[in-house]
Amino acid sequence: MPRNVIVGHDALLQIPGIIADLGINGPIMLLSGDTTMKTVGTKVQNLLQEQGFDLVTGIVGRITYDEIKRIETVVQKAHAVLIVAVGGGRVIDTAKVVSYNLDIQFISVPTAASHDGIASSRASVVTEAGNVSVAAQPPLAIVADTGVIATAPHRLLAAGCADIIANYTAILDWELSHRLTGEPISEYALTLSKITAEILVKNASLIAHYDETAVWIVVKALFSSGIAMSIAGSSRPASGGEHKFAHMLERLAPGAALHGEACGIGTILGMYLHGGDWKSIRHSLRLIGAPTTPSDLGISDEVCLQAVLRAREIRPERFTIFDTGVTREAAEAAVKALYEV
Ligand SMILES: NC(=O)C1=CN([C@@H]2O[C@H](COP(=O)(O)OP(=O)(O)OC[C@H]3O[C@@H](n4cnc5c(N)ncnc54)[C@H](OP(=O)(O)O)[C@@H]3O)[C@@H](O)[C@H]2O)C=CC1
Ligand SMILES: O=C(CO)COP(=O)(O)O
Ligand SMILES: [Zn+2]
Repeated sequence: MPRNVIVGHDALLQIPGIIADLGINGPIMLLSGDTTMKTVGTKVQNLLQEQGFDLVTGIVGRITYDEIKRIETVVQKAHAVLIVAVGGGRVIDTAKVVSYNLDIQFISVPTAASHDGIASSRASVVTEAGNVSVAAQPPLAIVADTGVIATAPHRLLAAGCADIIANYTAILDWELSHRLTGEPISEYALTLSKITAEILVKNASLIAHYDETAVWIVVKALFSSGIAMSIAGSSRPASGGEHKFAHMLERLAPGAALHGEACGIGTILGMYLHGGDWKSIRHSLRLIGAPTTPSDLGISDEVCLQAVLRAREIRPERFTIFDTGVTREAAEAAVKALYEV
């Protein structure tokens, strides 16, 4: 569990104090993304350098094992004793794995409320066989500046909400697997994941304002969902068939959707296949402004259909509704439902 969680306006200003309190003695590695380094990354860099911290910076690319190895070498060469990760989910996940492998601490500074990996002890790594979920270091501290996150593109906040709404089908899939395959279940992790999604949906109209209050609500939900994963020791409470669909979609149409956006559409599809209330899932996503159809993403229905049929190739050991022998006809009906008025 993180020791220190700061969510609020100008929270970034507290980073030097947090690091000083930790008694860090040695160089710090600041990791960021291509875009975020130019804005928030540089701001954090200036804040730390003004306070006399010895700082090295690095830009994170696509999260693969090769990229993780590359960053590990940079961190080791710099003799860094702490990583400060400033960016989206990719940057934070990379910092989590690198700090775990090198046994050093890291601080999570999300620049967008776009994913629930802000606080979790899991990281999602892209491999040739699809995304794998690996054990990683949870952050020592989380600093979420609501002012900064509110100025990020709205699409990112909507994607974070969709990543939380995905908990509805993640839970159904976990329960299904528990009943059919005997997979162990954690009632605590499951309940926390469910409540988190319910609170988020209850606040959907407030979130649609995309202001700092909205950011605050979403960041808290992302944190809570991450803790559910840490309790379970697995991403199971927040990642079921809808995530397998999302990871496959990313493979078939790279860059077409943000992670959370693909998960949101996967949640409607998964709920449809479960025979659940998929319309209310779609309604919440629409209210928040997240995409709900392949055409919203600028991709063809056929690609979406293939992602439904091939979702089971991702992490085959994770049994979900997408692993129950979905036929082409059933998949077509599910994709068609996305457009239903
Ligand atoms: N470990 C876990 O439990 C979880 C992990 N994830 C993982 O997280 C990733 C998804 O996270 P996501 O954040 O959507 O993806 P990215 O980290 O790829 O970020 C998406 C885009 O948003 C940009 N961005 C971030 N913040 C800002 C900002 N303030 N202003 C402008 N642009 C900004 C990034 O820029 P740039 O990077 O170029 O700076 C990037 O281009 C996936 O890899 C997913 O697997 C998701 C959920 C849970
Ligand atoms: O994205 C996640 C939860 O939102 C977890 O990632 P995985 O799907 O890779 O396990
Ligand atoms: Zn996710």
